[in-house]
Amino acid sequence: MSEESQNHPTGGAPWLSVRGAAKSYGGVRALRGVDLDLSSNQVYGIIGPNGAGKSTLMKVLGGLVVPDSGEIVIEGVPVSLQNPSVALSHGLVLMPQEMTVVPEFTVSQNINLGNEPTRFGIHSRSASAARAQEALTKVGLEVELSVLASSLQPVERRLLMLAKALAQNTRLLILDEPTAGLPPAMSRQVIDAVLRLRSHGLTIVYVSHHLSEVAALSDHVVCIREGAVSMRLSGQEISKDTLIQAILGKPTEPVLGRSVVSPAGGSIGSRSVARSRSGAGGGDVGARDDLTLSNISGDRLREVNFTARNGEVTGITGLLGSGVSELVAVISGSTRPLAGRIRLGASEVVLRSPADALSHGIGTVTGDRSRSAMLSRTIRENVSVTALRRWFGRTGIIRRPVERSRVADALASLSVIGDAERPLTALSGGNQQRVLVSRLLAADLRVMVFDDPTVGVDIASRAELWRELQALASGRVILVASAEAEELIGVCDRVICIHNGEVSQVLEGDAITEHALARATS
Ligand SMILES: Nc1ncnc2c1ncn2[C@@H]1O[C@H](COP(=O)(O)OP(=O)(O)OP(=O)(O)O)[C@@H](O)[C@H]1O
Repeated sequence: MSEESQNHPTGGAPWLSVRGAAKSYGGVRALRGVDLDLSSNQVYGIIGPNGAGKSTLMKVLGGLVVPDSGEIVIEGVPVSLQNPSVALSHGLVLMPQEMTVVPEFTVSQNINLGNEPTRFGIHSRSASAARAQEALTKVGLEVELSVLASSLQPVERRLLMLAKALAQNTRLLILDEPTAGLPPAMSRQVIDAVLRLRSHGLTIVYVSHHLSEVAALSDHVVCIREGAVSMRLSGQEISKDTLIQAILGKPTEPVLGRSVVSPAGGSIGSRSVARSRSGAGGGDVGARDDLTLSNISGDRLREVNFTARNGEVTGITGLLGSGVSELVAVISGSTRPLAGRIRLGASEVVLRSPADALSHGIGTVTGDRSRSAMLSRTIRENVSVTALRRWFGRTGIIRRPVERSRVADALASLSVIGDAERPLTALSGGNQQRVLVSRLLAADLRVMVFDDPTVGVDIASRAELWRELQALASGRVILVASAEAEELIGVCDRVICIHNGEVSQVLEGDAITEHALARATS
């Protein structure tokens, strides 16, 4: 825990209370009577398995969902949060994960957007600048007010969003996975900003599956399971271990062989399965179906060479802007490299589009759900979209019973339960992610590229997913692009580290450590 978090005041009486909040979506009881007390100067971590009801509770506080029963009391007065504007008028701000800056606006414009200060009905530039500067100082972001948001680093954009949320007379700031996709050093900057906000008297609710972050910054942690509070922890009771126990509902135990997680981290993965598999099963088929990149160059990439072996899980990692995204785009067919060659097995392949890549048996699923999810479609359609082309070829005839049974198998292997004919939006964020991963499982490809596969996926399911990826590697190439050391250590046989567009190091087996990954990527 940081010094700041140890020394801060302990928070007085609650100023906001949620009493018996309940909400059902059709037959699904998302919240079954939740009580929550929030005080100033405190950070509340909200944890729980996928589909537990966390987002629904946050939407109730942000005025996006009206509960079926229960009440919210602010300073002793019951309030009705009918919509986000009413919530905002009480100082309650929900900052969703997908909230983004407007790149062509300046820092100051972004902060004041939709809430411009006026004097005598006229926009006041000086008041805008003063408010923006105050918010920037509070989050610890040192940039000029007049620079365009497009010129900011990813972590600066995230901090800018915090500053914007802050500039709205905020008393309660609700953050949903605010460090998603950021490498550890940058996540730390966001966490520091959250702690600063707390020291300015805000109440922060921090929803995350990153339990070390939650443990590091929370004064209180509330675990939600099946729509109800299953555990409340405060102060010294909070550690990554107790949080894992709260989510799993039982003491931690190794899920796969030897633990690979830091001492405080519990045990959620091991490379032992992957290594024994690649040693035994992978060798004979491997030579034929490896994926080899030779001298790949592009906007950022410079002469990238590596082989991802059949029978292994190969990680790709690097800081934001290092070229990892371009590399994934090249392998998935969505970007053409300026130079270089790609071989799959014995043949050279030219990937002109994702559809082209798919025809060679290369499929990609990205952690950015906004790009890959078909939100208006059913779960079944989201799973089978990639596979259909392969199952039914050019005949164009879709045999629904075959489709349904393969989709059911793919979903079952990732423990997605329930009716596949529901819209994708009926699932929680983490479960939507599992559906997208199932897409590749159903398609049975030669190369499967998973870009940030466990974004928003809960800790127990992450281990399941990693085990699934390791098992899948038998007979094919699995690539996992991730910034998370824990994930790379937990699942990969080999990790390609990218720095400034080049392969800086290839780490194998026990050499894949947090320290080695950090050194090779920065
Ligand atoms: N718009 C909706 N329509 C139908 N069901 C929904 C809707 N939104 C949520 N649900 C259901 O409500 C339950 C709680 O979902 P919620 O999104 O609150 O979970 P969560 O704890 O935030 O999960 P995650 O960690 O995966 O984001 C889930 O069973 C989900 O499928």
